[in-house]
Amino acid sequence: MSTLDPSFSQHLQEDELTPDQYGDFISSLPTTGFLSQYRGFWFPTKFMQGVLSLRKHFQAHDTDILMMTPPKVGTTWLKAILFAILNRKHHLDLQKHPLLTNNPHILVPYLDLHLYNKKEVPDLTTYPSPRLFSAHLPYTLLPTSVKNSKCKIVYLYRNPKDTFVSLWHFLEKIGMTTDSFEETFDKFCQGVSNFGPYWDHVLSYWNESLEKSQRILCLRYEELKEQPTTHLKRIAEFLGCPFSSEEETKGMINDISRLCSFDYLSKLEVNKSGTTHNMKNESLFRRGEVGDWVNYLTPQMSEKLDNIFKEKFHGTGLKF
Ligand SMILES: Nc1ncnc2c1ncn2[C@@H]1O[C@H](COP(=O)(O)OS(=O)(=O)O)[C@@H](OP(=O)(O)O)[C@H]1O
Repeated sequence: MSTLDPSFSQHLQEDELTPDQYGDFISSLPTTGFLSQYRGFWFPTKFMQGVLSLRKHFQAHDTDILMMTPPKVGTTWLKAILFAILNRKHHLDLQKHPLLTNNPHILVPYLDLHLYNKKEVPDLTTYPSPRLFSAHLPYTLLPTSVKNSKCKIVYLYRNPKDTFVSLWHFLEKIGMTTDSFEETFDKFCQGVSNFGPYWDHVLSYWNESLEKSQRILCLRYEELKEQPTTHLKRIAEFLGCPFSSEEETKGMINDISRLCSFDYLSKLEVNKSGTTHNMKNESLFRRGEVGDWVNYLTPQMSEKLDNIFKEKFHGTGLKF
């Protein structure tokens, strides 16, 4: 039974919704395929409840570290890196490291896709400080408590062509699209993709980071891939736990880089045969390379994306 009068829903602020009204509110949103449009972005409908609850209830701590990404830009990789950097003093023996037996998405949970999607108000008191969480929400839609706190945000983005190709394979694999490759591409170009428009997602963090460089660190998949150790050092400094010269001498940065690499993580049994929240872990590891898009996009498709992103990022300083 509907608990929300449709004429009322247009005026209702989401913050005022009670949990039994979420379903009706979500049904009132514009949809296409598996996605619903909310405040200018396209969210997988099955995660909308998590998005609304997170925005309404999450209280950031100044010591929190939030890892934010659009999907398919290397989230799994960065989760492994941040976890390994922050917890390195507890896991000096790499042969017993939690990453060997846990997928990174278990060690660094999603606020929107998992914690707040499962429960209106999850119990976060068991997470030790500094709490490390992740989410796919764009900056503009983060809860006010995050924007007003001193918590640190690490953001990762990736060449849109590789991001799109990775997204396509992932959606196909997990059965979250009925569209063809070409249809999915056209929608991506129109801004209709998971947590898209992709350019608005990237710009939401990029623009904010220009003013708040002490609070928001933006990283690019390609630069992380090219010089992992340089960027691991940069991340540790940003998080306020720089590697000591002793740690450097002992080779700890290289060790973490190797531990989190595609080759290493993708060959672990937990990532070959395990599942996380009903999803096969192997679906998170495909090629892990820069430039794989050349094998999938036609020259016309490539040119179309070049033109879109040239226009969207013009004058922003963002490069791919
Ligand atoms: N360790 C490591 N190093 C480099 N690249 C890696 C790593 N782990 C995963 N990947 C590649 O990242 C792509 C998956 O993106 P996400 O992890 O963001 O996916 S998700 O949003 O969490 O579903 C996907 O990219 P593609 O291979 O291009 O599809 C993964 O293969």
